[in-house]
Amino acid sequence: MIEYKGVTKQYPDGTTAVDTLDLTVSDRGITVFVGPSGCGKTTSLRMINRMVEPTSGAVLLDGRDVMDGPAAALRRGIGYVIQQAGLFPHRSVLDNVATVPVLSGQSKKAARTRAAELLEIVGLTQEIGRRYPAQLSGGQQQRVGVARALAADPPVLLMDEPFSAVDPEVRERLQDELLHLQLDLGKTIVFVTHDIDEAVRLGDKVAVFRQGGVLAQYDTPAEILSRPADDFVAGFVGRDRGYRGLSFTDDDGLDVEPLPTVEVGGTAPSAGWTLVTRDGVPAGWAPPGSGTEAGQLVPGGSLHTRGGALRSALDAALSSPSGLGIVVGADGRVVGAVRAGQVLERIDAHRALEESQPTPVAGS
Ligand SMILES: Nc1ncnc2c1ncn2[C@@H]1O[C@H](COP(=O)(O)OP(=O)(O)OP(=O)(O)O)[C@@H](O)[C@H]1O
Repeated sequence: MIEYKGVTKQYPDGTTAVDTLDLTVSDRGITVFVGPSGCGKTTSLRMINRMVEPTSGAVLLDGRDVMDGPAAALRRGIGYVIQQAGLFPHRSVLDNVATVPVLSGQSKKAARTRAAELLEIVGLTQEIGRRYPAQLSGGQQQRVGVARALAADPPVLLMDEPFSAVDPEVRERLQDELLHLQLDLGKTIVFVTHDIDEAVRLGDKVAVFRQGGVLAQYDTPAEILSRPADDFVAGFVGRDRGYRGLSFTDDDGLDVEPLPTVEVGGTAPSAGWTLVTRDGVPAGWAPPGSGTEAGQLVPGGSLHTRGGALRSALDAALSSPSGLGIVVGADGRVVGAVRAGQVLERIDAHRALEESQPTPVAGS
């Protein structure tokens, strides 16, 4: 069992990322942290495996403060899956999955045998095991990320927006697979997303966060949908619920604003977030005041391909750490940015148009 007891995290610049969080994650279920970008989901998640340390309060794992004892021992029991899968580019897929067990003392042969089984469990063939990560699709890379996190058979699995960089269809398939896998595995999973549909689909319990790192509601999906605790939750949940049709509405007429970018290693302008590119393709965001080398970048949320669905434009804006959703062309290069407000305006306009058209009468 994971318990947050009055947990606050303040970063050195004074940002309160998480504010007095009290929450209990039950064993062997999927608990989803959901909310708009910057509301403290990732910080809350990372306090479980001590990648971030609380300023005050405590996170308990099976009754024990995670800050007691060595971090390495704690992390052996906690798998971690992130958005871009974070695979080692120069190792084969099979060796990516076998890495942690080998590091923790298993023989290479045993680790590889288990890795091959795990690849099969997440739906990948042996042939794929011999490839390198760059030779895989986004969805396949995410499956490898899941297999790797499971390799050490940890009781706890932390998943930070693991499926948000893949297109909606693949995302749904990965969600199904995770639910299916969980039936057998029964892990304690904490899953971060900004997508309420994903939260409701996957979560046994859902924690909705608001700006300032405040927990707005913690409940079952059904309760959250039918009895939102306040206007914020109602807006967050209701808006998305009404917008499911967006997956089929294209972004025609959406204003794309120019977005200045710099290439990796270039000089960032002094203020604000900077989008860093490699040959024009997004590589990540440089936070305000940070450098633009690859290791300094924050992964950039999902991308919206110009001409794609409004839903993906909204996703891009909500998942971006800068609040600017990245729009790319068919060649993957940056063409500009969209803000959530602009997408919502288009959605409202679209809805108004639909409502002004007569609805067919049943039986006519
Ligand atoms: N290392 C850091 N230093 C200073 N501020 C930070 C740092 N990491 C995160 N923050 C800030 O803390 C707040 C919470 O960030 P966090 O990443 O936990 O939110 P989030 O809800 O996971 O957002 P996202 O969906 O964009 O990942 C934000 O205002 C963010 O800018």
